[in-house]
Amino acid sequence: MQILVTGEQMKQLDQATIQTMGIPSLVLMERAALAVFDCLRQHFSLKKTLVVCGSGNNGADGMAVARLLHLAGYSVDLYLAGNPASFTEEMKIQWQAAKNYQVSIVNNCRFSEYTTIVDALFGVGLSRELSGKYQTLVDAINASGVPVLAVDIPSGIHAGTGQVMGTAVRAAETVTFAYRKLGISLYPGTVYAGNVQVKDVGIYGASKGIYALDKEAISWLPARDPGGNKGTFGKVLLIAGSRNMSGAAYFSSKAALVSGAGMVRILTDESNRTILQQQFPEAMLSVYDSSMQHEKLADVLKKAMHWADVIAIGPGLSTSKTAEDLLQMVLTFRQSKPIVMDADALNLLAKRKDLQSQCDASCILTPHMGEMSRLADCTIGDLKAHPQEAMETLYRQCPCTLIMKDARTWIRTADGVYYLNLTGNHGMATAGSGDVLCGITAGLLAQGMRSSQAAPFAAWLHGIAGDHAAQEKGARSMTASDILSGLCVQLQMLDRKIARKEDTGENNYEK
Ligand SMILES: NC(=O)C1=CN([C@@H]2O[C@H](COP(=O)(O)OP(=O)(O)OC[C@H]3O[C@@H](n4cnc5c(N)ncnc54)[C@H](OP(=O)(O)O)[C@@H]3O)[C@@H](O)[C@H]2O)[C@@H](O)CC1
Ligand SMILES: [K+]
Repeated sequence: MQILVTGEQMKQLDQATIQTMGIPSLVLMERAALAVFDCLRQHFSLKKTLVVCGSGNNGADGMAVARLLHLAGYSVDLYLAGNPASFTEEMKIQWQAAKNYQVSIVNNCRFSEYTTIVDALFGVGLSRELSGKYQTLVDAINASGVPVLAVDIPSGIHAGTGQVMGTAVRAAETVTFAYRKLGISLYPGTVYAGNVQVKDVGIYGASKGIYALDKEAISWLPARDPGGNKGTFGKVLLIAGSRNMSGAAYFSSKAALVSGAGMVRILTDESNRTILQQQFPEAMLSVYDSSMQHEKLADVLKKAMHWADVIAIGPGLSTSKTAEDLLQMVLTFRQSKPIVMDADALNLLAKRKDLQSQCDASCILTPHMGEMSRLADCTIGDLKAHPQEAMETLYRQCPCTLIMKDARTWIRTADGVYYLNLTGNHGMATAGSGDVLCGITAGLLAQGMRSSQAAPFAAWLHGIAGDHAAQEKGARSMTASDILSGLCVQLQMLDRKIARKEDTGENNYEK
């Protein structure tokens, strides 16, 4: 699985390769420039290219690219935007080489005259907001409408957070070196980067980082026992829905069954009985009413929990006294069964901090940013700026597995492994979408997945189901029902891929 690194981590890896391993910096740089050169030749019109360079090593990469284009006979101009007084050692060498080979250097240029612009202004060394002449330059590049290839990262995007530092280049393609930078995986940086290619330049050794959830996750799909029965594939209890909130119970329980769980039981408010029986006859039903005495409610819950392998609680549950009692009892009676806590269960957990320490590694919390800010006692702004710090804070209070839902969903397993999900789209910001994720997670746990795998895999699967829905209905109009339909189709495709692999003995899913 791809590792995502911050700018700081990348700089340390660069230095370790140069100083500890003894590979000269200029060798890495030449490989980087050759990777950009290849991409330019494959994907861009090279009738007239402009390479815009800063004074750091990102600019030095750009100089080397301009030299390679010039030597290959392409028409290329080099525009030095950086200050010569701040040249790095590598930049001094690249600048001299460009001059020795008589690469055309321009001082004033009309961007719209070019067919391609190479952005080599700032890379992972960007240290502050763009202002003055750099801001004007970047805005002019964007306004030109000329396709841009960004070297390593679009200039102006923070390599660690993906934030726009004042302004940033909008690239069609980004060629990034050695490891994909976190900043071009998060929003809005990912949009500015366009299509991203990661190129090996001879820098290795990232052992710590964030794993990108991409198509390699396919291999995690739990195998099906052809001789299995309903019990083999697991029983999910969904404690969901309240008066006038039957939809959340429907979406979450249906997603659990569609994901492959053998049986689903919904425990819900009495008022939802007829609706759910008609809407979703495949689910079994247990009901309570809010006037029920505590002992009676405990009996109903205990019976349902005894039957289940996995419990999911929260979608549409409300934060009533009955809901609070149910959550408390679930945590007390669970006997180490895996639990997924979503929506109102999270709002209750934020209010009842005393319950948080009862959670453990087999509990999965699925907060969106609002719920997470309440759980971790911080603002959404803090969460966006320092997501990992917030997840660490919450883990110390509530030691469980976390799926933090956002435009890019984060997963922190209880053993401290981080994933960032790269599937999904803005159409998934729609009512019921979170209920579907909750159900998928519970369905996977029921099939025997450990929470450390079920959580990242559920997020990935939910994303590809949403991507399918967006293709069918459009991101603007898709609904949670379309995500469920997408889930069926995607699971069918994954099962077929795996069956094909078993038939042919292949071990490479990329083929
Ligand atoms: N051998 C290697 O190491 C390899 C490195 N590689 C390449 O090197 C890149 C990293 O190079 P880097 O560390 O030199 O930083 P870089 O991104 O060029 O910027 C630093 C310059 O920008 C300036 N500056 C910063 N912010 C600014 C602002 N807002 N406004 C104005 N100025 C600002 C800063 O100025 P200062 O802060 O010093 O005043 C400094 O002059 C990396 O992304 C990859 O492309 C590859 O070739 C592989 C091998
Ligand atoms: K750049």
